[in-house]
Amino acid sequence: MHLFRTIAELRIWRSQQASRSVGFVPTMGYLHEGHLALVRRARAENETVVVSIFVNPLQFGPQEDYDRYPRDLDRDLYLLEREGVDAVFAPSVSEMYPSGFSTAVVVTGPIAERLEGEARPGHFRGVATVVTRLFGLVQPQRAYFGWKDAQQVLVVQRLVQDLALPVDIVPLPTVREADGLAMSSRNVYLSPEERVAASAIPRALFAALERFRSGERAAAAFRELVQRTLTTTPVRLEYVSVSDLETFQEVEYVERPALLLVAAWIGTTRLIDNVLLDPGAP
Ligand SMILES: Nc1ncnc2c1ncn2[C@@H]1O[C@H](COP(=O)(O)OP(=O)(O)OP(=O)(O)O)[C@@H](O)[C@H]1O
Ligand SMILES: CC(C)(CO)[C@@H](O)C(=O)[O-]
Ligand code: BAL
Repeated sequence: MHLFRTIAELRIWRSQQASRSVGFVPTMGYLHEGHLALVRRARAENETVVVSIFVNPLQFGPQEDYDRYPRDLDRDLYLLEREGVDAVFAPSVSEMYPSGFSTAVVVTGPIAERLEGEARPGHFRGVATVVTRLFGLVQPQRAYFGWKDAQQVLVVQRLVQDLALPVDIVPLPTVREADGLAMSSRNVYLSPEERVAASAIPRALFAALERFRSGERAAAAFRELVQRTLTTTPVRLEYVSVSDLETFQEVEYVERPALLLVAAWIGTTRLIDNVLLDPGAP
């Protein structure tokens, strides 16, 4: 497995892969089974697999956790080698954003401006900018993203469509812990008590999904159920939303696929999660 720290090294190696299909998994590292599910799918579908590890300062707000975001490159490399990854790109910040770097990719509309976009100003601009730059460097045929970050999937799909980037975006289901908590690098911030409390988030979402499967279609019923389930716990809800999967507008009745999305705080840790409400599902 190659480890590239510079763009120049990556470019030379990439030019040698010319005729091979390349699958790409962008990450911020501190890998878990959610990331590895993306890597395994990329491995199964492509001749060459590239993973990037880069904690992107552009997508963090000034009060956010950029400095304390967990990092463990040696462990990540060990895990990726075991999955048969061909190359890891792990640049420094100055390599990704050399002095004079002055381009930003901006995605507009509800997909980028509501919920995560509103709670984290500049976040999706940072994501879109780094993803565009990474796609330019890695030139993948396919790129793999997790539905855990559902709004990010929609932003990246729109980015690729609007800029006509020649890459297929492959979204994959959220991988969960045994008690339902969505795997996230940020779960490491939780104390043992907070970790127990955090399982209320998937419990609330899955209770709502159950209600949906029993025939409920009013979005307010799902939002209220989530709120009610969390009031008796240490989890502080930041938002709960039922958003149309296509338009990303808030919906009143779920007549087409919609996402039930939550952002919540446990102590000083902010987590997001979601489930799909799909009227067409069996
Ligand atoms: N539990 C999960 N299941 C499936 N995909 C996931 C999961 N967690 C993260 N991913 C995906 O892995 C990719 C890299 O995400 P990232 O490195 O930010 O991991 P993370 O654990 O979500 O971290 P955090 O949410 O704390 O930023 C993204 O496409 C993300 O959606
Ligand atoms: C896609 C990504 C690697 C861009 O920094 C990041 O937002 C993430 O890890 O989900
Ligand atoms: N998982 C999305 C990256 C972020 O939270 O900044």
